[in-house]
Amino acid sequence: MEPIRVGLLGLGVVGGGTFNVLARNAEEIARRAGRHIVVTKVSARDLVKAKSRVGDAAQVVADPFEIVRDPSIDIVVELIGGDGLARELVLEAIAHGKHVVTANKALLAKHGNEIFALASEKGVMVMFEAAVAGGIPIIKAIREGLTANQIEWVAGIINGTTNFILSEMRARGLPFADVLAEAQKLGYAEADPTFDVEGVDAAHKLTLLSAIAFGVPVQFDKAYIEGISSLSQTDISYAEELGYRIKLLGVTKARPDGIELRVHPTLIPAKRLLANVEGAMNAVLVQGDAVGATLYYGKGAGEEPTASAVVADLVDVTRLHTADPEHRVPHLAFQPQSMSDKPILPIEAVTTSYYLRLTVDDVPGVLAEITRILADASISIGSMIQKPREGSTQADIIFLTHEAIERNVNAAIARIEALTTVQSKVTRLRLENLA
Ligand SMILES: NC(=O)c1ccc[n+]([C@@H]2O[C@H](COP(=O)([O-])OP(=O)(O)OC[C@H]3O[C@@H](n4cnc5c(N)ncnc54)[C@H](O)[C@@H]3O)[C@@H](O)[C@H]2O)c1
Ligand SMILES: N[C@@H](CCO)C(=O)O
Ligand code: NA
Repeated sequence: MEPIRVGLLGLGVVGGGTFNVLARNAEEIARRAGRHIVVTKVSARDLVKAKSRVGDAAQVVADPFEIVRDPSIDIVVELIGGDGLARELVLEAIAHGKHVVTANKALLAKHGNEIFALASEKGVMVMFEAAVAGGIPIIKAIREGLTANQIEWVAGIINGTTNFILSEMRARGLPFADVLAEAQKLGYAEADPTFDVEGVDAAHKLTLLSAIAFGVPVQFDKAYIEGISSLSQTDISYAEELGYRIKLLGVTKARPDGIELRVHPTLIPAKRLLANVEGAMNAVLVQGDAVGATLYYGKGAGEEPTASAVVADLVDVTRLHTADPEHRVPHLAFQPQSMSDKPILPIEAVTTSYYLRLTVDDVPGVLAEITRILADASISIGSMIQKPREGSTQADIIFLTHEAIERNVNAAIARIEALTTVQSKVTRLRLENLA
């Protein structure tokens, strides 16, 4: 049978990895896909470097639009990144009737609805396994493997850079800035590392997970996003002492009144598997009503782990491209006409547990005042520690609360901070007990 013809846009970390895996495993992949998958054209910025990398196997072109408009290309693989040129190229490829495989979570989180709508109209597939948790087949698992379930929630460590930073801060006591530089050197960070550090990259991925878990449109602009740049070593240590680890967690939950969609540093009981995901590894925990909790662990970034997901999508497209579009798995797991309009809830409506740290004057009655305020706001205390500050008359107090509504916690924090005996802002972190 004729090979399926692929045009590759971008020959960087993931593009290079994809080219290598396709070449190295060509025969094995063909045995699975039913025909050979061949990269016939590559678009790159540095033509000389690209030519030396691909040799005579593919034609290297400067203009990526030459690929998306080329009638001989069946599948366009977008690995340029960003949401400007990449959006134009993907839309143009779809308009020309080509299937698209992309690792670009920023693009799909922001323009997914437009892209999937055009793809449905044109009857083409847009596949994005590599965009979420890299090599872990989490899109496949939720869209297909768990399709019997009502998904209740998804919680994941879906940014390798920040997990690496948090792991190093905890294990080696190193300051944030030193560890970030190391993470960048290892090649996990986004082109703009603030996307990693400030939780934006994790929110891009979580937005896609939320859409396929609950059948809602992609709504990145409604996600609550808090990164790790202001997280202190003090809180990492106190959390550890209380039996918790702090992870940058993406959480999306279906509730009767709407959907929670949030990324923030989170305390997780140290005995949970998720709390023990270290370094640049990713892990996603999915709770379904029938299956219970399932956990997916692996490399969320890097050349060949990410290429593994890109190539898996290429095989899926190769197997399915002659099928009637209505018989393929829907882009967002649910049929487009059966999407839900459940709202994404604002962060004030979220229900979770909290870690609250504050510095107080160590005088009689201060604790009673604070616990009164918490009780007035219907916030129940799970545990508490008090740490005298050496050489001063002040003490740090840390509360772990039971589940509470965030707006009640905000109100209580404002009242606590107004007390004359409280000498600091309240540091608030969220806590998830998980399954
Ligand atoms: N690196 C990872 O581990 C990883 C993991 C999952 C997803 N991703 C996503 O994959 C995509 C690519 O990431 P990457 O790490 O490979 O980035 P990269 O910077 O290594 O590669 C991008 C490549 O695109 C090329 N490029 C830019 N403009 C171009 C143009 N006009 N025409 C042709 N080529 C052009 C660049 O020269 C570069 O070689 C991004 O969307 C990223 O978010 C990356
Ligand atoms: N910058 C991302 C790459 C994978 O998407 C991370 O650190 O996880
Ligand atoms: Na994946």
